[in-house]
Amino acid sequence: MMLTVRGLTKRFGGVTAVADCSFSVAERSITGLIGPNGSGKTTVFNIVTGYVQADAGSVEFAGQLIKRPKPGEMFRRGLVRTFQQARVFPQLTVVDNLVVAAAHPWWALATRRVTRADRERAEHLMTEFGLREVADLPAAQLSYGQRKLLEFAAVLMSRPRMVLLDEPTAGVNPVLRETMARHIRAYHEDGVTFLIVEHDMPFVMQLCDPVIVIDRGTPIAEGPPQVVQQDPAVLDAYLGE
Ligand SMILES: Nc1ncnc2c1ncn2[C@@H]1O[C@H](COP(=O)(O)OP(=O)(O)OP(=O)(O)O)[C@@H](O)[C@H]1O
Repeated sequence: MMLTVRGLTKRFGGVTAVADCSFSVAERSITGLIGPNGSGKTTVFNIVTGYVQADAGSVEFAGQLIKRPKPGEMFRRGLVRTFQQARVFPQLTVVDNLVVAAAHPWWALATRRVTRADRERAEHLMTEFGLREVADLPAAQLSYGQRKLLEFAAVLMSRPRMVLLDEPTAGVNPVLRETMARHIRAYHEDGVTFLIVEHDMPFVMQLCDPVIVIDRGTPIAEGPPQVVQQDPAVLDAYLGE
């Protein structure tokens, strides 16, 4: 297994966002994590990547038990993520956004020379993601969809083992949605493991296997997309939304 979480629990005041949540993500899979609004998907991502501290539970990544994940540490271990609202540096150019993403934290760049390998990797990713024409534009000038592509390319700069994508297709047009799917498949072929939170069901169904469904912070179903789709507990969870 590439990632295993056991008994994760997180409360925000009176709200239990994640409740005794356990699941595993197989190495080299494209696993989907779905569930109704507010079911705790993003909070699970935040815990695994160290942006939020769990009240209970454990995270195991690539065979190592990690007591308290921290973003920098998880990055160094090869786990990266994107955000619902793409996080890029608006004042930096596209190429510089990529180059800084090779290091974590990004300010390490201040003390670290940009290597030729980083430049070459950035060039390669810009070609692949259709960003060459905008290489020298500040990211602020990109379209919403281009920013999502840039963020995805940026997390690939460090050659991660596992990528967590938080709603990669939210708000993007159908053409770009297919582009996203193509890039995910290509990197999956290359050996990268994906865990994807996504509300677009056709996208999940064509790309992810298995699919894990969580409701009120707890997994209620897991399996191939066609099976999960017909699971009565899953249908109930979505109807009750
Ligand atoms: N920082 C926070 N402070 C307070 N409550 C929070 C916080 N983060 C999340 N929550 C609450 O925890 C619950 C789970 O939220 P979370 O964003 O993890 O769900 P989600 O499944 O990702 O939702 P969506 O699909 O709508 O993005 C929600 O009730 C949310 O309001």
